[in-house]
Amino acid sequence: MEIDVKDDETNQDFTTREALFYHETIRPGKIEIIASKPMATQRDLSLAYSPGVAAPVKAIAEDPSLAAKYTARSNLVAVISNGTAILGLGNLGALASKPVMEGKAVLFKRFADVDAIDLELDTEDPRAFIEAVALMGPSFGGINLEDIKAPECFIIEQELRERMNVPIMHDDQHGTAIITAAGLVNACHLTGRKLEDVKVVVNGAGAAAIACTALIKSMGVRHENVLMCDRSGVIFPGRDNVDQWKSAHAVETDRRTLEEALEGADIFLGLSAKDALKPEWVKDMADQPIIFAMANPDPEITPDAAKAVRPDAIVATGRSDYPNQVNNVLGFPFIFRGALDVQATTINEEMKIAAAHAIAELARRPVPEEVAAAYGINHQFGTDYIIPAPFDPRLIEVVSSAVAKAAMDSGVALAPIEDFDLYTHSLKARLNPTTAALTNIYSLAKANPGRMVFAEAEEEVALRAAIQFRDFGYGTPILVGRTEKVREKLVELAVDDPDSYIIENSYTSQHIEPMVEYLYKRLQRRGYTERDVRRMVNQERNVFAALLVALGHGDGMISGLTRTFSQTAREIARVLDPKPGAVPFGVHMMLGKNHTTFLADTTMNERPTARELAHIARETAAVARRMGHEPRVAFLSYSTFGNPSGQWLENIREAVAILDAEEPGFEYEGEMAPDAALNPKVMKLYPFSRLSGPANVLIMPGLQSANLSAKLLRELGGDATIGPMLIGSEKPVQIAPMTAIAPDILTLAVLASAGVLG
Ligand SMILES: NC(=O)C1=CN([C@@H]2O[C@H](COP(=O)(O)OP(=O)(O)OC[C@H]3O[C@@H](n4cnc5c(N)ncnc54)[C@H](OP(=O)(O)O)[C@@H]3O)[C@@H](O)[C@H]2O)C=CC1
Ligand SMILES: CC(=O)C(=O)O
Ligand SMILES: [Mg+2]
Repeated sequence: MEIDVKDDETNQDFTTREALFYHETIRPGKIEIIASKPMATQRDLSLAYSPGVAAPVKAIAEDPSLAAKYTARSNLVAVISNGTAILGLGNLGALASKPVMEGKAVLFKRFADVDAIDLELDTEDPRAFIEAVALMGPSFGGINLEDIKAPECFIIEQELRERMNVPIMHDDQHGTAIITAAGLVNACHLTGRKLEDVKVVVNGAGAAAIACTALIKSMGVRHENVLMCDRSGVIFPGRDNVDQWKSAHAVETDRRTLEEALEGADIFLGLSAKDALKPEWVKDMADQPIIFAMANPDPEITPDAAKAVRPDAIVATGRSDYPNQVNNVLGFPFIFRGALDVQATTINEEMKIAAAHAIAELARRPVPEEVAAAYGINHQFGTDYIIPAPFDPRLIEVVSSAVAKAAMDSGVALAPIEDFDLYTHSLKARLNPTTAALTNIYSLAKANPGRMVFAEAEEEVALRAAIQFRDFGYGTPILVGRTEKVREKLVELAVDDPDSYIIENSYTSQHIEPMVEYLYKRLQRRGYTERDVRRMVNQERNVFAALLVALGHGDGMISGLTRTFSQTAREIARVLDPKPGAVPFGVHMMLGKNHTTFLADTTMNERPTARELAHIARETAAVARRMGHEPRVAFLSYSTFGNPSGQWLENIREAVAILDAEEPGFEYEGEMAPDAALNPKVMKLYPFSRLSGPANVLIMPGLQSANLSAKLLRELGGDATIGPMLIGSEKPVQIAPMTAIAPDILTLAVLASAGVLG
């Protein structure tokens, strides 16, 4: 379907068009399945499939518990919906719920390394639903039910819990309840309230509302202090249209409407629909009212509207673009992680309450500096930070281990953990901090939008990246190319308003004369006449683009698609210098499943001297730190600590000695071969080594080995690669590989614009 840009509703952070584009690009949707074992040779095939596969088949037939050992089941959760209550959008059917369920699957993976697959069942009949899920029991280690409306969700969950022997959780009920309870505990703590005393109004009487109410009551809130409303108003005994689940929360009262219910209330819990809470009703709530407007995607009231009438309110929503995101994403990944890790047979009340307390307690702890810097979490406990942010890397450790422990203590863990410290550590290691750091860098770029010169805007790949750079709010692209050609391409790519883009043509630009003057001054004693310089300005796009930056018409530039790296670098160097005292060099960042490794210098210095090696190590360590990694630097060689000896080791040793004299504030070691730097078993052979773990910054002895390694790893190793990233030029300049695609160029442009590359 073509996107109707006229109907391009703007949310706070993005437009409908951007959201659709996000789902459409790279490959449709948000998930793919990747094999976890080699599958290259005939032998691999024989082992993975017939005949080798018969061995685990027979083993599991004999002992079903072995499925956890020989299949992916024990880390596999199904996210199952029938689309009858998709967020707060209502019953839009099974198929339409797929983007949400794919999204939940991705969050499982991203936040807790749980493999998840979405299943959309085309039925509103609870019986059919139950049968379908129960029959799939052998497939999954856990079942996350999602976006199924009340009251069917209660029947479905209860029966499946009785029939199946794996953790089952209807996330909208219990995930939401756990996070809401955690947020409420903290909001009450901040306002000096006790759960036993608070007066609560719950708006909504569906899956989420009923479970939240039940949980907070089990934690101390008094039944008679909670008024629940649905579309017909307050639920009281004997009211029409009240089923058994709603009636459990009916209270004798003469209040009939939400407005009446809110008079003097301490807390509003909205689990209903957009705009259900009118600002004028908030006025009559108690002092320092607590307002959780959790309907998605649009809350019952926006924080701005609530604060306008009640500046003393603590406000939370389900969204990530306001402070205090009370959303079940803080719960389900970590709850299932803990449950799966001990092979829990269920998710019981003890596990839920443990999760709620762990989340609440985490928000009250100070955010460590490195977490704040790398993840952009700059709040400390207070009215705008009552609940941790989903990106907080401590969540997996704290919540999953609390859930695992509660499962063990309550006797539902089939595989109790013996060494809990080791377990907590292994939880942390499941997350790769780069993903979070990149997310933070992207928001940093958005907060300080720059002007990025795209030197090769006639190239479709560069132009697509430039369009996204602007559409996603990272800044203003300045497009270098022939005006008509670039304009035509913009039209072809269906941008909203091609004339709103800045196009700089090197033949007609108004900046040509000052450019010629500037460059002639630089080059007149290097064998160039003014005519040579003018020709260069007109004809060499990299020179022209770099001049735009040098003269202040852009903040940085990106190029590299049409010339080799070295030629592009040479052209730019005619205009821009390195930073004072810096040696420009290149870094490749290799992103593996659970590791990130920085390789340098992969682009510039053929035979770095000892001083240059030390400089490259220092600067690459700084880049690693800005990306959220504590650097462990290895100076690589064919030799490990003098074995074998050779004539090329001296400058590496001298580089290490230079750092020794400086005490640079990070771990470094060398000379060493890659296995001694990366393989813990080999590292044990060198107990005197100063590296406390496998190296994550590899300083290569020369350009040959560096560039070869980076390219070999990219082509054969399977790691995603970012780079080369150019470090050390006076202005942010990035040179993409000639084979780059639009997302690669966009990433480099954003990294340059955010100023994190140094
Ligand atoms: N922040 C978070 O983490 C989460 C938020 N939610 C949000 O909670 C909401 C409900 O979801 P869920 O419980 O799964 O859905 P359900 O369909 O089970 O329940 C919806 C409930 O909302 C009530 N409702 C709808 N509109 C209004 C209104 N204007 N005034 C009062 N009540 C209203 C319905 O009333 P009636 O019974 O009369 O039809 C029903 O009781 C959604 O907006 C969802 O996005 C849900 C889960 C997690
Ligand atoms: C967050 C969520 O699960 C919902 O709004 O339905
Ligand atoms: Mg949901």
